[in-house]
Amino acid sequence: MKTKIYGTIGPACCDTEMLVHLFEKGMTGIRINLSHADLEEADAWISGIHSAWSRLHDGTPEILIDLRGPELRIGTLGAERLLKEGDGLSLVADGQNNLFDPTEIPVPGTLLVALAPGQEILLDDGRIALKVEEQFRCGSSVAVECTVVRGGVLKSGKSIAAPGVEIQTPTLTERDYRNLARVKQCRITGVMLPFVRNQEDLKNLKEALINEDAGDIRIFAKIENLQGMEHLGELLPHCDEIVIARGDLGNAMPLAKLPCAQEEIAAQCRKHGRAFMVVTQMLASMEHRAVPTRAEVSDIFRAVQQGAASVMLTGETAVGEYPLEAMEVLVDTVREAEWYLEERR
Ligand SMILES: Nc1ncnc2c1ncn2[C@@H]1O[C@H](COP(=O)(O)OP(=O)(O)O)[C@@H](O)[C@H]1O
Ligand SMILES: C=C(OP(=O)(O)O)C(=O)O
Repeated sequence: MKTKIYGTIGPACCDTEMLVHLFEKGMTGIRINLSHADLEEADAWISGIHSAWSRLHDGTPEILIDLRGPELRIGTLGAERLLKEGDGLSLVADGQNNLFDPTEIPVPGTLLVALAPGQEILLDDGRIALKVEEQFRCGSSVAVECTVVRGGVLKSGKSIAAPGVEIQTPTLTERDYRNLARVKQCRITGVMLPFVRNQEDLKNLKEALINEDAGDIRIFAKIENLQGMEHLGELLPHCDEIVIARGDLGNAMPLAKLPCAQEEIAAQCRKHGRAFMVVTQMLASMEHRAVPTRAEVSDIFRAVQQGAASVMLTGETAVGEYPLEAMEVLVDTVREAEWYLEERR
């Protein structure tokens, strides 16, 4: 079976003509990351995806939505922030921050109370790292003073992780339920659930889909932390596809262990006949360059060799400077790998 190839829609590729070109290159489906937009806001994009697809193919395109679920994200910043090593800043409960104070970062209040001095904080898939100095009271809630350990530019809505800290959050947010209410009318074909922790999370999602008369929509379980990895066996029967979400999963362990984790998840999926997707930073250098690195094309080959049912681009198509070139490299490398592995059989 041919590997499915997804892109992530974003400002860099949402134009209908661009979507036509992406489908022409061989993209087989698209993901809408609902951490950055609601399904209602993405209405025009969805029409564009359908009309681009219908210019080339019969039937309907595969459209996946990626819910918020138990995932933690920073809130809205007044402007992007350059964080420099050694800088001090405060993490403040989302909604209680001053939007224009460059030293305040809005984060989920549930996370703040669980942060002790010395705790490592990773932002934007670990590109930026902070160390917690101390907790202090801020209005009716707590805030946390941090020092920047690894700097970078921070934008609104990026991921935030506190390795080793577990936070009890429900499977689905109110916003997720609002988005799920629209999946049928938007002709969504798959739903991704981030940070799946146990089979209950997947059962809750299934129930919510059934309540929307959408029980046939495929469920993608994103493995993004150690809890998800530990419970992989119980997740397999309750989803249609496992997603090896290397961005966040890479925050949960030393990066040197990430390829081992990928192989371990892939092996379990192969053993139990469950489809899996490999995603994140497959062609990260192509966000800003028209050619990939040798290491990136080898990574794509490896995913196909491991038996991935799907692969997906994220920032490369959502915000990259070369979405079409990146899609072409992904499609060509996947198809070449498939051909080579088939020939050698
Ligand atoms: N629907 C969207 N609207 C605006 N920007 C988006 C959207 N989806 C993605 N992006 C941008 O593209 C980046 C990479 O996409 P993705 O990997 O899906 O997000 P993230 O890494 O934040 O989970 C995001 O961080 C965000 O800046
Ligand atoms: C695909 C991933 O999820 P997101 O883009 O939501 O961070 C990931 O973490 O690898």
